[in-house]
Amino acid sequence: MSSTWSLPADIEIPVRHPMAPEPGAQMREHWEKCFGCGSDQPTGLGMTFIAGEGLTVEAQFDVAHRYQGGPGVIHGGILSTGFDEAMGTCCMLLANSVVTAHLEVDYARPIVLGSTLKFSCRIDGAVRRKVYSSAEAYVDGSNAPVATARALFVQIDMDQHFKDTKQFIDHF
Ligand SMILES: CCCCCCCCCCCC(=O)SCCNC(=O)CCNC(=O)[C@H](O)C(C)(C)COP(=O)(O)OP(=O)(O)OC[C@H]1O[C@@H](n2cnc3c(N)ncnc32)[C@H](O)[C@@H]1OP(=O)(O)O
Repeated sequence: MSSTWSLPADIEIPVRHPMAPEPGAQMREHWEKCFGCGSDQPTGLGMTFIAGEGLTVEAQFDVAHRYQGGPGVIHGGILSTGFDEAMGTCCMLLANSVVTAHLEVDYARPIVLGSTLKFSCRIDGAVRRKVYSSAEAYVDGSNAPVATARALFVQIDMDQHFKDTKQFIDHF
């Protein structure tokens, strides 16, 4: 790994929200038209999420042929999208809405089309509105991660953040 990523000295471990899904329960999509998780987004990844213990989430999606980058393998941007969505959903264990401020990925192995890509994500800590997360991605039959990622999410006020794009919301 070539990352220079480091966590801030004043980081604290936040409390999982009491209303967060129980460990083992499926976590819902955050927006039905989202490319990562939306059920009303036919070209999207269709990711699914299971809440883990503590501040952890497991996520996955099937690597369809339309996600091809090089011959027979996933496009790197799609893999990064998977991390973004999985780690962002993990932050929802705190029951606040977040957006990605920083995301970095180390690509360790090519990922073959047709694989099921699985993500193990966690919240590493928080400072004010900042939530720090890290994750690894695996494919079946491999104990070593095929990629790793670290990200910073920032908690937002939904009404304020999307005030100029409300016309895209037909219903909640
Ligand atoms: C969809 C909802 C449903 C919930 C969704 C759950 C799953 C979602 C998964 C997909 C998520 C996405 O792809 S979201 C789409 C991609 N991301 C975006 O479009 C975000 C675009 N950026 C922004 O809107 C803005 O820059 C924000 C909101 C990130 C921050 O702006 P702000 O609200 O004005 O706050 P600001 O004061 O600037 O920053 C707050 C703190 O974060 C730090 N900070 C900000 N950016 C960075 C950065 N790149 N690197 C380091 N630190 C940073 C600041 O120094 C500050 O630290 P300190 O002073 O406190 O120390």
